Amino acid sequence: MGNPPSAPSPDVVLEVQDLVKYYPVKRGVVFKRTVGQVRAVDGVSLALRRGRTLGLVGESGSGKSTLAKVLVGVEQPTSGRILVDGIDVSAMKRAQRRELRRRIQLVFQDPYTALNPRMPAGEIVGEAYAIHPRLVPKGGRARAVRELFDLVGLNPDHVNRYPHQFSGGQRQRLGIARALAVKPQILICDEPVSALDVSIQGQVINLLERLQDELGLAYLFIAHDLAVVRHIADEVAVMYLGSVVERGTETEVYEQTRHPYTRALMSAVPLPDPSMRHRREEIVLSGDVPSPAAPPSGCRFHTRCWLAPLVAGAASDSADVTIDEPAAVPAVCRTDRPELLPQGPPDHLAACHFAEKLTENTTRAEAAR
Ligand SMILES: Nc1ncnc2c1ncn2[C@@H]1O[C@H](COP(=O)(O)OP(=O)(O)OP(=O)(O)O)[C@@H](O)[C@H]1O
Repeated sequence: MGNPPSAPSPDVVLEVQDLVKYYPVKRGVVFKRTVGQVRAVDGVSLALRRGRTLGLVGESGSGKSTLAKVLVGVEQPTSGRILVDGIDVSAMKRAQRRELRRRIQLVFQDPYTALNPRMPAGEIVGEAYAIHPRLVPKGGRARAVRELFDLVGLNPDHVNRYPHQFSGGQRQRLGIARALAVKPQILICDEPVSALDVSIQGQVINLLERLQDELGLAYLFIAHDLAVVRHIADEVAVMYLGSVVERGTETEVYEQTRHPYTRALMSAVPLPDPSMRHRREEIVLSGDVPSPAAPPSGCRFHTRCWLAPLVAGAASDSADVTIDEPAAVPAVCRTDRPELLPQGPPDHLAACHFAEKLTENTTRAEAAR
C-alpha cells in the first residue's frame, strides 16, 4: 500500500518511496518452510530535509528500527526505493553504493554494546578510516580522531581509554564521534538517548542540535519519548504496524493531530500552552499492537481505534454515544485501508477514513457528532 510520493525537491537529502521490508516466518525442523511473512515495514514513504530533523514515533514493534536498518544498509528492502540526493541507492554499482552509504550513519541506542570493549576509544572512533582511507584528513588519522573527540565534547587526551572508563553519556558521544568520522550528511539516531539518565539526555540532545547547526546534518530521530521528539524534530512521522499513519510539521502533528492513533499517543504528552489543558483528554489504547504477521484487514488501527466506534454510534443515530459502550466499527474501517491524504496543509498527511472528525480541539464526544 503506497503513500503518495513526495515531489522531488533540492532540499530533500534522503527520500524513501513505498519502502517494504518483510521477514519470512519459517516452520519445521527438518524442512524449513515459509508459512507467512512479518510485515515489519509495509509501504513507507518519507522525505528528510537537509539540515533538518524528522522525528519517527510509534509503539514498540511498529517497524521503526527495521526502517533504520534498511536505511543504513544492514537489511535489504523487500521492495521500494531509497534515494540519497535524488540518486536511487539500489541502482548503484557496489563501490558507488558504498560511497552513498557512507553519507548515512547510524547512532545506536545503547552505546556500550555498540562499542568494542577491548578497543581504545580513539581506535573505535577512527576505525572507519580503514574502510575509507581517502577520508583521512591531511593532518593524519590521530589528529582527526582528537578533533572528533573535541567536536563532541570529549577530552582528546582520553583517546587511549577503553569504553568502560567512560560514563553512559560520554559513550554516546563516542558513538556520535564514530558516526561523524566519515563525514556523513545524515544521522539515523535510533533511540539515542533512551538508555541515558534524564539529566544526561538533555546534554546529548543539545550536542546533536549543535552538531546539526555546525555541520548541516539531517537527522532521522527515532524515539518513543514524544516530548523528546517534540523538542528536537522539525517534522514528525507516526508509525503504526509498519505504516506511517500521520506526518507533518511538529506543530501540525502535535497540535492539529488528525489521526486517532496519534491523538492517543499525544494525550500523554504535556501541553506547552496551559490554557489548552482543559481540552486534553487522556486516551488509553486497549490491547497490544496486533502481530505484523497477521495485520488486521482494512485500517490496521481499527481493532484498537477509539474514534471508529464513536463514528459508528453517530451513524446509527444512537442518542447516547458513550465511550464505555462502543458501537460497532464502521464497515469502511474494516474493509478499506485508508491512504495518507492531505489534511488542509498539503504536507500534513493522515491515513484515517474519519480524519475530518478530529479538528484542533475536538473532544471525543464532539468527534462522535
Ligand atoms: N529479523 C527479524 N525477523 C522477523 N521479524 C522481525 C525481525 N526484526 C524485526 N522483526 C519484527 O518486525 C516488527 C517491527 O520490529 P521493529 O524492531 O522494527 O519495531 P520498533 O518499532 O523498532 O520497535 P522497538 O521500539 O521495540 O525497537 C516486530 O514485530 C518485530 O518482531
